[in-house]
Amino acid sequence: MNQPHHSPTSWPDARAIAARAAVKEAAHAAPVMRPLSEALGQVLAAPLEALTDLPPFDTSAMDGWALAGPGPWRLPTDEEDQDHRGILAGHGETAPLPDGHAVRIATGARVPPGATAVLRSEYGTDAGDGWLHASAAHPVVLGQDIRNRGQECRSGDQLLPAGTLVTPAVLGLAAAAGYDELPTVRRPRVEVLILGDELLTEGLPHGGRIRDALGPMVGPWLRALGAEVIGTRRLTDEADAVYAAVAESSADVVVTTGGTAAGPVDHVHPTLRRLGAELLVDGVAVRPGHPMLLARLAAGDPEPPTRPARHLVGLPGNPLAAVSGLLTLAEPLLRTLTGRPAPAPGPAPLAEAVQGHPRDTRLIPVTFRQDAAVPLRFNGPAMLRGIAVADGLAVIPPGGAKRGTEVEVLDLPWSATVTEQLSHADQTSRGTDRARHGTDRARHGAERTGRGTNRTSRGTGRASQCTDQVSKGTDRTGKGTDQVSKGTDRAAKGTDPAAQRTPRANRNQRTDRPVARGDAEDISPQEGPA
Ligand SMILES: Nc1nc2c(c(=O)[nH]1)N[C@H]1C(S)=C(S)[C@@H](COP(=O)(O)OP(=O)(O)OC[C@H]3O[C@@H](n4cnc5c(N)ncnc54)[C@H](O)[C@@H]3O)O[C@H]1N2
Ligand code: MOO
Repeated sequence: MNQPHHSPTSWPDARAIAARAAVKEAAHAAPVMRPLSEALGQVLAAPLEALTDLPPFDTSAMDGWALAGPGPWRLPTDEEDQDHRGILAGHGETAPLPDGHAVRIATGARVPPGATAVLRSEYGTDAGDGWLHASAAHPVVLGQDIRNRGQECRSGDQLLPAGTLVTPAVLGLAAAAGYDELPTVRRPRVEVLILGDELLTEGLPHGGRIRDALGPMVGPWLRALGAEVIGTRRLTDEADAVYAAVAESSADVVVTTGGTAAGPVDHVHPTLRRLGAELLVDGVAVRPGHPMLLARLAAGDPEPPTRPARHLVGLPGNPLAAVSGLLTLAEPLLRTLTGRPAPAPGPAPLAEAVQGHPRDTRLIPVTFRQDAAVPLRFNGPAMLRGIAVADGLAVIPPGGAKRGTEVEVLDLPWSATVTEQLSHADQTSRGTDRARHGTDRARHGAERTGRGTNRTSRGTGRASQCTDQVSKGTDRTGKGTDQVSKGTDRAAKGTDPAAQRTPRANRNQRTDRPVARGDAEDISPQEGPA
């Protein structure tokens, strides 16, 4: 017998429980050293401290001449001039420059000892008589166009804190600061188990069977949340098959889809009981997705007791309900396991009133228009058409929210390149465990991993083709919750200027970053305007 969901956990409590569930496991995971070429998209396990001064030596900021003292300046004679190109970038230390002398220098070259300024080539005249003159319009200022050693950082300065997501810019900074490899948080290994005999992997639905919409979606979403997806398996609706798959999985987190409710072939609860698992969350007061669950699988069963506890996230089978479960339970659980900071999405005003559930929180796909959250149509539990054009999921408190109410909007984890580059590592297979194969492939291509793409600017016009109405009364989750908000299709017209705005996801990730010392200084005062 399955356990009824008599007292579901509140939505905020469920997220808090999921965020705390794996604190111990996260603390025990040893950092993984990764070469820079494999570190993109990972999270720093330790602060990034500069291994050198930056710049490492006084550097010319311009092509021109290094000068010593006031002008005019003597230029090297042909005999003295070993290299008529002067001092180039990449040269070692050069001879001191005597007072009243100048020597040609390239951008990025080490400024010779004794130099007091650099004169840009367009501001000086070499008349060929052995003397360099500065143009009257550009009097030389002491130190001009010299980037002083240590201007950006001193060796030992903390450049980035632990928990920073490794972006392309972080890779560049780490390289500049002397790193060949980075300590990164170990990615939690996650296995996805897709339950349901009715599911087809290709072709058109037929004979009462439908296409598996979760197999292609859940793995990529988990990767965007920082997981290493070791495999996606489809299982038959047999109790023993589900039990064996969960019991034998080597993953840190097992994510199941379907089978969470009380139907005759809903095997998730019986499997957890058979495994002696502890149900941390058993049903959440949220629509869609209320049968979602989170369990701690007993440590050492069936592995040795020394093994850290594993977790299981049970996502409901209805596809939008599964997305709700991903963001409610999997996101906070993986956030802790990946050492990422909690996202801090700002609230957004609702462009339309949204009807609430009397007791439960609702999660509604929304798009942004002029910073307002516009509820999208096709938001029923079994539908993906709304979420496929959404920027986020608005959190509607019990009882609903009026137009203009500020509501929290959950960002949708998304990274196109992660998905594209790594998808081959996660091919779904029915009853075949590929989990042990190709896990390393998941790391390949990571250098092309990005942190997000502008989802709002891509083809939202597709949604404008939506003309049919969501059928009323088919929603089991609450009266009217399946209904379309009036006028929301305006958001899906595809011509909306808001579609070009910076995606919230990116903006939020940026706000996680602390400002490092000296960040404000992008042009040195000595350099002047370029
Ligand atoms: N007596 C009750 N029945 C149901 C309740 C309830 O409270 N009492 N809750 C309903 C809600 S809400 C949901 S959500 C579902 C959750 O059911 P399960 O997690 O057991 O999922 P299934 O029964 O296996 O499937 C539900 C639905 O989703 C379709 N599905 C499943 N997997 C996929 C997939 N990979 N791709 C596409 N569609 C999938 C499946 O065919 C069903 O239509 O329970 C309700 N019932
Ligand atoms: O997951 Mo159910 O369909 O709560 O809506």
